Amino acid sequence: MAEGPILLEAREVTVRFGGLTAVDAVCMQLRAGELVGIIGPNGAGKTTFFNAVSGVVAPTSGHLFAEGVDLTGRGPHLYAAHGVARTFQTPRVMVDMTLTDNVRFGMEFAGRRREPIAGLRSEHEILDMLGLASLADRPASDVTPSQQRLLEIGMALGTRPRVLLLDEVAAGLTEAEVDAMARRIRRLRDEHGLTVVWIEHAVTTLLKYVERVLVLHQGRKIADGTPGEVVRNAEVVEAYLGDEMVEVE
Ligand SMILES: Nc1ncnc2c1ncn2[C@@H]1O[C@H](COP(=O)(O)OP(=O)(O)OP(=O)(O)O)[C@@H](O)[C@H]1O
Repeated sequence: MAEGPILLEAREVTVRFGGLTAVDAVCMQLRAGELVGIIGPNGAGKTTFFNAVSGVVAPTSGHLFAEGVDLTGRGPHLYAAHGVARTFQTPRVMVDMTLTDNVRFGMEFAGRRREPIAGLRSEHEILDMLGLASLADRPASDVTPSQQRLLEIGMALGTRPRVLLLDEVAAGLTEAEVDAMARRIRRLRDEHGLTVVWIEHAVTTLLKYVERVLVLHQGRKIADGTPGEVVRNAEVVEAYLGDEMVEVE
């Protein structure tokens, strides 16, 4: 278990939409340097949980802290200012702007007062790390959907985060692209010091690359442990993985 300071904390966070409890009293402590996966069936509440911990939706009850500051009920700008950045399931890049300008937009969003990330200081360094440097001056509408996904990570990196929340960034990619994405995510943690939380349906790949996994089911956190622990957890197998996944380890 990582021993760095707690960068992001959810205490008993609940999000209700009318009569539906999408996230049900979920707790998470995220420490500097962790690479954590979140898995669970469709509708389990994964994206809604991300929305809560990045200020996109306010929790109905519970508390949220980033860098130790209580941000419960505050908006995405404040989360970004406290080092939390996220991507969306459907990339939200600005198609008329160049790749460089998209990354610069991320920089302006969080304000430039944040400490730069080693090796990811400029738009160029960020695009280079993502393999997009040769496309820097092209409008985002010119690049492939998988490159747009990478660009959205670039926009998030532009905010100079300490915590990067990735929502299904491997969706729709080929198997080779999924592996390349996973290796890149690992490098963001290993070489650039980011703390990463990654939601993904490509569970086999995810479990190979993360050290800790949270499992959500019907809004509740039903497991939180190493990939080895989680694939052996009877409730997780029953709710989500099925017997065949136990071999994943
Ligand atoms: N804005 C909203 N208004 C009403 N219900 C919503 C809203 N957003 C999500 N929900 C519902 O909340 C539940 C959790 O959805 P959420 O998208 O968080 O799940 P998920 O685990 O991310 O699913 P998936 O893997 O399919 O992306 C679902 O029942 C969904 O229909």
